[in-house]
Parts: sequence; C-alpha cells; structure tokens
Amino acid sequence: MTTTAPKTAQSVAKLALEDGTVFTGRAFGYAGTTEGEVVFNTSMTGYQEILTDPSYKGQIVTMTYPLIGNYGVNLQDVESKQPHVAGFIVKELSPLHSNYRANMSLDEYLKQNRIIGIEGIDTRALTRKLRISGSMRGVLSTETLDDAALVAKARGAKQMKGADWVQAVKPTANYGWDEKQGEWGLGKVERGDGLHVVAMDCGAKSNILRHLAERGVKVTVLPPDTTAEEILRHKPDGLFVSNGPGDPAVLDYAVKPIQGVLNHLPTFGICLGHQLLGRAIGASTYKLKFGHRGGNQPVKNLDTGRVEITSQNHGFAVDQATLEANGGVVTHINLNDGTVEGFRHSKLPVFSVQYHPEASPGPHDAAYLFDAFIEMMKTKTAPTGKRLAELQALRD
Ligand SMILES: NC(=O)CC[C@H](N)C(=O)O
Repeated sequence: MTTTAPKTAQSVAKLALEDGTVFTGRAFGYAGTTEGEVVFNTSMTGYQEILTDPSYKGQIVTMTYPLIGNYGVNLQDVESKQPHVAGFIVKELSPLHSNYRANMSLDEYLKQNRIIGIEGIDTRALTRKLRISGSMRGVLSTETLDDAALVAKARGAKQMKGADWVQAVKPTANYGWDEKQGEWGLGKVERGDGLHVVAMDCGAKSNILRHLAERGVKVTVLPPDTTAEEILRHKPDGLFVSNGPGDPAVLDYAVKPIQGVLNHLPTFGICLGHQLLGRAIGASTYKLKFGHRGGNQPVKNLDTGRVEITSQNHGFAVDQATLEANGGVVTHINLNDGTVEGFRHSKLPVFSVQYHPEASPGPHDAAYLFDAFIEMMKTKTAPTGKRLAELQALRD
C-alpha cells in the first residue's frame, strides 16, 4: 500500500527542555501539549515497536535515525495494545509510506492514539545535548508557543527518578497468553512443552510472551502487585518478571512477591524484571545519565568474552557492588559504559538480563536466553556464562 500524504500546511510545534533550550519544528500526530523525560533511541527501524513498548511511559522519545515513517504502521507489529510514549520526535517524517502490510501512516496512527509529534528539528543537536547533560524533562506543544512558559512547564514536569509508572500500564487481572512468534521462526529452540510459567506483567512487551509460547510453555500472566501465595497457587515451574516503565527503586510491592518465591521457583527477569530481581536479592538500583536505548548496544559475556549486539531500553541499572555483596554473579556488562547487563545468583536458580532478548525492534542475537530459562526450569540450576554461550552457539 502506498499513500501520498496530502500537502496541507503544517502547524508549528515546539519542544522545550528544562535547561532552557527550545526547538521549533512542525507538528504531526495529535495536537496539544505533553510533557515527559526526553530520551533518544538509536534504532534505525522499529518505530512502531518503540511507540508501543510500555517501558516508554512518561518519556518523549527522539529517534536519532533521520527518516522515520517510510513503512507506515501495521496492526501486527505492536508490542502492546496502544502507543505509550508521551510524545515523539523525528528529524523528517516520511511524506509517504509504502509497505504491503501497512494499514495507515505514522501520522494517522499518532492522531488516532492522541500522541503529539514534532518533526523538522535538529535531532542530532538534541541527542548531543542529552548525552552531555543527561536525560532532561521536556514539554512538547502545538498550542502554547511562548518559550518562557514552555521552559517553566518543563522544569515543573514529573521527574523519572522516584516515579512509579508501572501503575499506569499494569494489567488489572490475571490473563493467559498463547500468541506465538510465528512467521519469524526461531530455528532450533529448547522446547518447554508441559512447563508452566507465571509471568509478572509490569508493562510486558508482547514479544517476550510470544517467545515463551513459541517454545510450548503455558503462560499465566499476573499483575505485579500480587503475592507469593498467588504466584505459587498456579503451581508454576518458573517465574518470569517483565520489563516496565519508571524507577525500580520505588516498586516494593513487586519486589516482595518475588522475594517470597525466590527459594522455590526458577526465576528469569528482563530489564525492569532484572532490576526487580536484583532488588529482591538485596542489590540497589540507580539512574544512568542518559540510559541505553537502541538496537546496537554491545554486551560482553564475562565468562567467554563473547560479545552480542543487543536491543535495549533502560534508564536505570543494578548497582554492581551491592549485587555482588548479596550473592549476585555478574555475567554480562555493557561495553559502552561497563554497567551490569546480566547476572545470575550464586546458589539459587535465578538469572536475568538488562537487555531485550526478544528484540522487537533489534537483533535476535540474544534469543537463546529464553532457551536458557527453559533449561533452568528443568535443571533448577542458573546457567553459567559458559553454558549461555553454548546455548547461543546452538542457534548460530
Ligand atoms: N525496558 C525496561 O524494562 C525499562 C526498565 C526501567 N524502567 C528503566 O528505565 O531502566
């Protein structure tokens, strides 16, 4: 389907940052005013998966890749039911889109879902600012165009540090999941037929659950403010803790049930789930200066030295010293800044990664981690870095 966007006059939009910078561009998507933490993502494609990743709640995302929207939006590649970003910034919105699966343009999709966009600003200058000063609060507006008023509003916006955004995206009731990965095909995988996983949904990306279902695992999804008793009532073979938005340091209600089952259940966590598992064993978390968001983050397996290129989206990290002081063994680090990207517990069947093995968007290098989780449910032993590398090699 190819659509040429009607050439209507576009109205002005402004992005104001808390440091006083104001960018002026063209409005697209929905009209109005929005605020959030401004963060950048370096993925070249995958804007639809990024928009619908619940972990972006409360954040205005700028794409560093300069041309966005050329393949439109389809109704299959969503990571949740609707977009969650607080606003969207691109250098150039493609004036036409073309893809056999496209149902609509990015502009139409954002209008329908009430997401405000801005295009035509220098996203490279914006990203450099965020790298140098760190992520900043910002306001995106198509209505209030007074610079001083916008900057004042940005300075009053909610801080990401200390924010519980999980409440805004968590499910309200238990549900089952049976959608599979399907057409992408995973090649040789560890089968989990007959295994039952309880997944704690803090704002889970669909592709994580698809990866589990693809391997034959029965998945029961619970809200994060559950209890250890409720998790165990389902008689699962393992617990999975999902990704999600906001600051992990304030999510005691999600840490508590995890602590209650750690001695009973093999447990795997991704991103926020990794941070919550870290907290559950006694580690602390902290905010990174500008975080890691993109599809090309290099991660090193410390046991083998092997590097994988990973998909990431996080602004907080697990503190290495408190992790190691509480039985955590660091298995992976980020090669850009040396921060913790994965750990296992020295005694318990528990491991987790800060990055996204389900990709969506991003490379599939790390999909073997789902195989490792299935193996851990069978062996009741956390995988060493060496074993992870073996599982990875099986899929090369
Ligand atoms: N993708 C995620 O799960 C993000 C986790 C957490 N909200 C962070 O920013 O670090």
